Amino acid sequence: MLELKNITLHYGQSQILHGVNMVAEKGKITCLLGVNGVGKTSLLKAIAGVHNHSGGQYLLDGAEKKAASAHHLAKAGVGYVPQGRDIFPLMTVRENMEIGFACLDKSERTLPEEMFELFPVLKEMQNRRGGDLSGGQQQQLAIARALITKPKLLLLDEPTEGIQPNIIQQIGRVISFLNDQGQMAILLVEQYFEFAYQLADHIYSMRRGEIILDGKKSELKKAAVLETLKV
Ligand SMILES: Nc1ncnc2c1ncn2[C@@H]1O[C@H](COP(=O)(O)OP(=O)(O)OP(=O)(O)O)[C@@H](O)[C@H]1O
Repeated sequence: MLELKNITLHYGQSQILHGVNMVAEKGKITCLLGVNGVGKTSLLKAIAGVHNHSGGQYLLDGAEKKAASAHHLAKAGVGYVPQGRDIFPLMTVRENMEIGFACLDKSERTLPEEMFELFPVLKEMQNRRGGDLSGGQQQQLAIARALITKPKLLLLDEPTEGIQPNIIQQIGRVISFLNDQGQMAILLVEQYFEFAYQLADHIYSMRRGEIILDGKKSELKKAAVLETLKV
């Protein structure tokens, strides 16, 4: 589904990613771990087309994506749940979800009932403003908005950040459920180690813009993964 070969990324003169290789497969949860500031969000931004990579190859379903816009990539099947959620505070919950319609044909532009089954709170609050929701509710809204685009690849940037434990559990169950459907590749960036470790099929760990560990969870020792996360 997703294949990155030797990806580099710059902000102006400053190089942030130094040759990242990564694969995320359909029906699998791939986790990218790393302490603050190593480049995890920058990598997701490159995959989502928010800030394009400067070198290397980015392949989606075998097709190279070079300098592609966020809109093109969303239409091509990349669903992005950004860090901080980026909910529009003055728009209603329903309107926030409907933003995802921009990627769909006119005939497909209805809110699927399953979305409200996954996130019942969004049904109750669909006419409230996005800014009135708690952090956890906003996170659920951000995931729902990405799912409405019917992604083949779902990018989640620290979905547990600043969220209370019961909602974290709920989000974990939704991620597992989506994965069990086998229809998408999920790439999860997390700093909450136990949450990510529990969900992961494949783990990457990053330091200073480079992948320093890569393997199937079943073949990696937990202590070895934790070792890569020491500051
Ligand atoms: N727009 C930008 N312009 C310049 N530098 C940036 C920009 N965005 C991020 N950086 C820098 O790039 C580096 C990687 O940041 P990034 O947000 O990708 O890391 P991260 O691993 O996601 O960190 P965190 O876990 O804190 O979100 C940091 O040194 C950061 O200061």
